[in-house]
Amino acid sequence: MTDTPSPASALAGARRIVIKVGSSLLIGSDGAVAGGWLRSLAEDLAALRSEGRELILVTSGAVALGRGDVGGVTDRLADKQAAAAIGQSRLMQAWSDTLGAHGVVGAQLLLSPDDTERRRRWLNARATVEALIGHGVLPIVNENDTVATEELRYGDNDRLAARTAQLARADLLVLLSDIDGLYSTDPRRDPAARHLPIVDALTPEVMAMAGGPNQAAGVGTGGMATKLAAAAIARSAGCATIIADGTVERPLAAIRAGARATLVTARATPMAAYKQWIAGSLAVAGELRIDRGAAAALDEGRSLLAAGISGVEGRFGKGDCVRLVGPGGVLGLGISGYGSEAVLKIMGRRSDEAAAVLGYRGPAAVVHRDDMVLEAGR
Ligand SMILES: Nc1ncnc2c1ncn2[C@@H]1O[C@H](COP(=O)(O)OP(=O)(O)O)[C@@H](O)[C@H]1O
Ligand SMILES: N[C@@H](CCC(=O)OP(=O)(O)O)C(=O)O
Repeated sequence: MTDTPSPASALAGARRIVIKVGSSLLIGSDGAVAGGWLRSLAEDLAALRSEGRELILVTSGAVALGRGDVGGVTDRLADKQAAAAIGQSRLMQAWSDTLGAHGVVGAQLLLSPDDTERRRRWLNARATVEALIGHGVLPIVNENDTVATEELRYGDNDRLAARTAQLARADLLVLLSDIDGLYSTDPRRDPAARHLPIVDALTPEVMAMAGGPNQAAGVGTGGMATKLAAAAIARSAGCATIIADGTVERPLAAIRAGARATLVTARATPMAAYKQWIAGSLAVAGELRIDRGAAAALDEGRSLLAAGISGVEGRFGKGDCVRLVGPGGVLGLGISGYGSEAVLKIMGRRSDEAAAVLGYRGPAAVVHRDDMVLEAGR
């Protein structure tokens, strides 16, 4: 045994995994779902879940499965969106049937960049993902293609998968592709291309190795460049990435068994990266003043409840970063689960009263302990 990291060891050690499946894997040359392959992947997913891993699936294929009904391959955005609207339900049907055979319930999540890149919205998306996972349901994510515009879309599901991994604080992202990882140049053009089993830094030199998609396959979009861009997003969120060959049966079992693939290692853990981001990257939009009892609770690692808040400074929205100030001074920073107007209404109240005052039941804590960074030494 060696403790050198490898794709196999990363998969064996991961707790929460986002798996991305590209259109070229899912759709056969006849334009229909590749059923045999899908069943083999479902076996892999069921096996990982039975080991206690938390999984999220990101699946492409909507456009490819619908385009036969809109006159075939087209570059018009409206036609692609129409194709996606037709194909998305076929895609979900295929996944539900296949996963259902293993007793796995899937749930559809259609996301737009706003849902993962604007804090107010990603708090909602994150809560939904957590609830689904908590109920043992498999979140199945795709881009909300029917409402996307050229300016406001992920553009490719590699990036969507990385944003999903960041949102869900996953520790591993697996990009299943039509190639077994990153090479020094595109091996379909250069027979001397060298395979890279592990990448520890996404330097400009490494980023420059990646070229465009496999033209012959015809349905992929991004090529290796979008996979490395996704790996860069994941890496800074504390999530490692595996780029692996998905064209084989049971591709995840193959990675576990040591099949050739590329591992891009993570910087820090997802939680450490997230807390670093709260502490270092966010503008402070306001202040919550909290009483002595709540300050003591925070020091013990608990969340901040409305009952312990005695004052609000500034105007801020749900998902904004706020300073937490106790009787003895600044305690730290946190992401508020409520906007300032809502906090003004519920501060000092117990959770059941808060729900009555607001007319809806919001998050249990105003600032959840996972969304909080206390000053060093506290
Ligand atoms: N440096 C590289 N290493 C590996 N593959 C590369 C590289 N540069 C370009 N590629 C191309 O990227 C393709 C994978 O991307 P793509 O066709 O978009 O697949 P997917 O459908 O999995 O998104 C490979 O088949 C290969 O032709
Ligand atoms: N959201 C689109 C997929 C976009 C995409 O990135 O596709 P792919 O390169 O096959 O992963 C769809 O479902 O058709």
